[in-house]
Amino acid sequence: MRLIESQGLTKIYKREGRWFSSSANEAMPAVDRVSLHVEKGETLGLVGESGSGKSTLARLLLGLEKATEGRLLFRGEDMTRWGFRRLRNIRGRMQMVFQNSYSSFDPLFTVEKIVGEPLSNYGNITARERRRIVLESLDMVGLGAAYAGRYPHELSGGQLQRVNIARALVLQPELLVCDEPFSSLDFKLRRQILTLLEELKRRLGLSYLFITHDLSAVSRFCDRVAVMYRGQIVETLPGARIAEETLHPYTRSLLDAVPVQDPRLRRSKTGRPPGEPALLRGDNIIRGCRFCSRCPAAMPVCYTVEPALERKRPSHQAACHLYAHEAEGKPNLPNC
Ligand SMILES: Nc1ncnc2c1ncn2[C@@H]1O[C@H](COP(=O)(O)OP(=O)(O)OP(=O)(O)O)[C@@H](O)[C@H]1O
Repeated sequence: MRLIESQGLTKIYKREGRWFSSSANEAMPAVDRVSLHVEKGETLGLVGESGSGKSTLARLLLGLEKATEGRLLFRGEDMTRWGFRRLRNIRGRMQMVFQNSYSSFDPLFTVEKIVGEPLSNYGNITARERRRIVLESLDMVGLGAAYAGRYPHELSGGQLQRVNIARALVLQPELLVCDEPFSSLDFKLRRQILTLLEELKRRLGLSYLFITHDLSAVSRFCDRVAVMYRGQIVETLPGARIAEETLHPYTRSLLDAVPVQDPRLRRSKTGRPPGEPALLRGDNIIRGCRFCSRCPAAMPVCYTVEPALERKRPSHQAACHLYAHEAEGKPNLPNC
């Protein structure tokens, strides 16, 4: 069952009167016609370079930002038609685990107050009940009751991230959106947090939208992965097979650029895909593929026709002209 689904979701941020702009109002789609879903119990990875629109898409899915266009469905129902109260209830079912734990906490709040904060926003419960839920939540992330009275500066990076997860759990969510959940953690702590998230998924039947730059975590942890480039989803495929089966040249370049523990993933000298993203400006959005200016396999058609995200293999979609005429996803190289 589809827990949450976006259909043609678009977010345009207006930029007012930049001196080098050809028009006073420059519009740039941070998220551009994205149709994506998360199944109940699924972990969907979302990867892409910095600025590709991952966090904006997550905020749109959680209702933290308003979409410029498109529809959002929860369990198949169109949320755009819902009233305030119903939307508010559903938002409690979808929680975010933020990237930088320390700066996302008020340094003057105890762990108990931090973890219990969402309960104050969403319902009327007694102090006793609130404490019970907070301690249960702390226990689920491996922190005992002794941590409840501590302050953020008394905790390590790994403990702060556990507090972050405990806070996201108090409203008994169905979907957790983890935005770079271990960007500030070392390798050992990453493994611990990943193991904790896996355990919680099993125990609580959670679904995850897992935003990360860590492609080795994607292959281990994600059932499916969606690759984002310049506001669009360019490929979706099973997470465990990303290294072997990716079709899109952009995903391949991300894999080549990754600094890895996983020996299947190749290391590049630059640490990022080659080239620069093509400029997107207001009405001058390039007509063809967004990746064509950086793509080593670009063909003439790539500069003029935007490739649609299409099924290339079972459970595998890609938006790339290379595979336009090949049912089994073999590249259509002769025209390159
Ligand atoms: N509030 C905002 N106002 C204007 N532009 C914004 C805003 N938020 C994001 N953007 C722009 O939208 C684009 C996508 O940003 P976003 O943060 O979603 O990317 P990202 O893939 O999550 O990046 P990162 O991996 O660095 O977090 C960027 O060009 C960014 O500058």
